[in-house]
Amino acid sequence: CQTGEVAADPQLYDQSYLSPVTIGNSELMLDFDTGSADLWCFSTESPAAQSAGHGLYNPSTGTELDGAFWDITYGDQSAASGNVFADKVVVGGVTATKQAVEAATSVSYEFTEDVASDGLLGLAFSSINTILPQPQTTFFDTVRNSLAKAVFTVDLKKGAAGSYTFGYIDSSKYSGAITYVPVNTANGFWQFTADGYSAGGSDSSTGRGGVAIADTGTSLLYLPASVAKAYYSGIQGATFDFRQGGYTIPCSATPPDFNVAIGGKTFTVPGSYINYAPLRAGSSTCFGGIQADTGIGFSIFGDVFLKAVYAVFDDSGSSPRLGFAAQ
Ligand SMILES: CC1CCN(C(=N)N)CC1
Ligand SMILES: CC1CCN(C(=N)N)CC1
Repeated sequence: CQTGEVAADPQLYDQSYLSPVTIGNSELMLDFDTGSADLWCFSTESPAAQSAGHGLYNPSTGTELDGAFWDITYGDQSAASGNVFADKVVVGGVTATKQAVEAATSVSYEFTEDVASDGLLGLAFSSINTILPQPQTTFFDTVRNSLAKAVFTVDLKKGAAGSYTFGYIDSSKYSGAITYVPVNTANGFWQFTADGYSAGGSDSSTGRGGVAIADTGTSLLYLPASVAKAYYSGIQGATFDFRQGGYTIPCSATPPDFNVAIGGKTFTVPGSYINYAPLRAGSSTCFGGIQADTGIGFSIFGDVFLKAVYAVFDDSGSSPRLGFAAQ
């Protein structure tokens, strides 16, 4: 019965969190992403101009999956593609002896420029794995039956190292009870329903809840436009800046706390988490940590929310569920 824990190291402004993963005989830093289902990494097959500065997977230790290829495009239009090898993958001591490792033969500039990240480790449902002609399983699905308990947990922090665990829930990492809600896997995401939202001390909900996904691979918290609008209406100097692509606030602002009701429990995102980052170094205008989910089709509970809670991604029962606790 395997269990393991690995650090989640924040990048600048907590834009993403990276964790060490051993693949074959390389240790790479991967972005664990509960919003996608491909484990891909820069490799010795990637063009040098695209992979300069990155850790590389050398597929010589793996067994090629003949005829298999992958091609993924993310919400921000970044993309990567390549071929597939079965190889050993170890995360915090949990070992998958024959994990589908997607070696990149092409990556877009967003990944080339993000030199701290050597790829992604998808933790959404394997139904959205992009390998063709036969989709393969995520790391969690590959090891699931060997884990002490078929769960993984997410404990991200603001500006500090957090952790992911596989196979167990760590009661020292949260306070109070864990509130569980059912997950709808139809879209391949950890999708749930939030009951309602409110800002500051007020309990006047700024809007009915709605469908949302828990997504470690997204930096911010994307909510219904009416909820985002109501939230920023309470902040002096806040504005929707279409050129910047969203709500901005004065970096000197102290945004109100933001409350989310899930499963009958209220979880609070400290207002300081919503004063996200200067538009560019030295700017006195900051980008808001809450943005509108317009055009996405559901809300995205990304890192701005997840770093305020302890989250349990539980596939140990008859159907998957999400657990949240205050941290
Ligand atoms: C719905 C979208 C959310 C962001 N994505 C992701 N974390 N991989 C892409 C899918
Ligand atoms: C979910 C992924 C979206 C694309 N990414 C990026 N541009 N660096 C990585 C995370």
